[in-house]
Amino acid sequence: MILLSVNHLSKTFGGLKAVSDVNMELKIGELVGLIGPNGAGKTTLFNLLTGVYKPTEGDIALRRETIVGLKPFQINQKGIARTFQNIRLFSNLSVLDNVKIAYHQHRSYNMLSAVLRLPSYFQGEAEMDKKAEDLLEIFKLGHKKHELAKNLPYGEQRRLEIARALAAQPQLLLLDEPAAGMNPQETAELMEMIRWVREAFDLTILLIEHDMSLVMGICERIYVLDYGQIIAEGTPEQIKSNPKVIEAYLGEDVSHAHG
Ligand SMILES: Nc1ncnc2c1ncn2[C@@H]1O[C@H](COP(=O)(O)OP(=O)(O)OP(=O)(O)O)[C@@H](O)[C@H]1O
Repeated sequence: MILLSVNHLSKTFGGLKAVSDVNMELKIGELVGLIGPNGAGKTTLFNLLTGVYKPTEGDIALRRETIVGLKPFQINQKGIARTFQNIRLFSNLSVLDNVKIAYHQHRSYNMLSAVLRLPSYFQGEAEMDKKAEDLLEIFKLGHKKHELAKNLPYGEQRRLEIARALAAQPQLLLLDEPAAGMNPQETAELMEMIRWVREAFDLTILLIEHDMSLVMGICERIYVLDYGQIIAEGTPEQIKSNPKVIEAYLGEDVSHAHG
């Protein structure tokens, strides 16, 4: 079953085709990597998938329904959540509140019960507290729930961003360089968490990552972008030995990245 299909998608900035005639399909439950040299168009593609940018041409369909033209919050409600290359947390809120806010944004409110403070309101709040705390436990942040987000070390902020994205209860999770700035130990732990949450939350995941050992280690399939175009698609083994990929990464060691 196809969850997401991207058809002939392009985005032009002035004279620059940042994303050029991209076709992509994600099946339900897949864990797919999106790689490519700096400036290849990876983040632009994420921005198109999440409604930050409107495509110049082409279509994006989630469960066969187009999402082009929807606002980012509408796309989030339809089931696509993301993290950002530059962490975007509410830095002056607690770790717990960062996740709770995401639940609130997603929840359909019964305003009357909120205003009148009916028992159902408190029950809903308590459920949300519990869900948020459970998510923090999964990401090994439970003991830090009362700390301000800005005081967490970098690796933990990245994990908190993923926890927050999951609070929107997405079907498709887009991770933009989740291991950036992490040491090898943190990266290895993160890989485990990504694998685990995919199973536990029935997720489909598309991740951008420069850390080849992470990409090759956990992705079942990989798309390679170069100058806005998909130049290769396949399993990690196929990608490692693809001459076009090796050429695009000239000087970087794709072929020896251990998987
Ligand atoms: N808002 C914008 N206006 C103009 N040009 C842009 C804009 N956003 C991206 N670009 C250009 O589009 C191209 C693709 O950029 P993008 O950030 O998508 O690449 P990337 O693959 O994510 O790179 P990196 O790995 O360095 O993050 C680059 O040449 C970039 O300068």
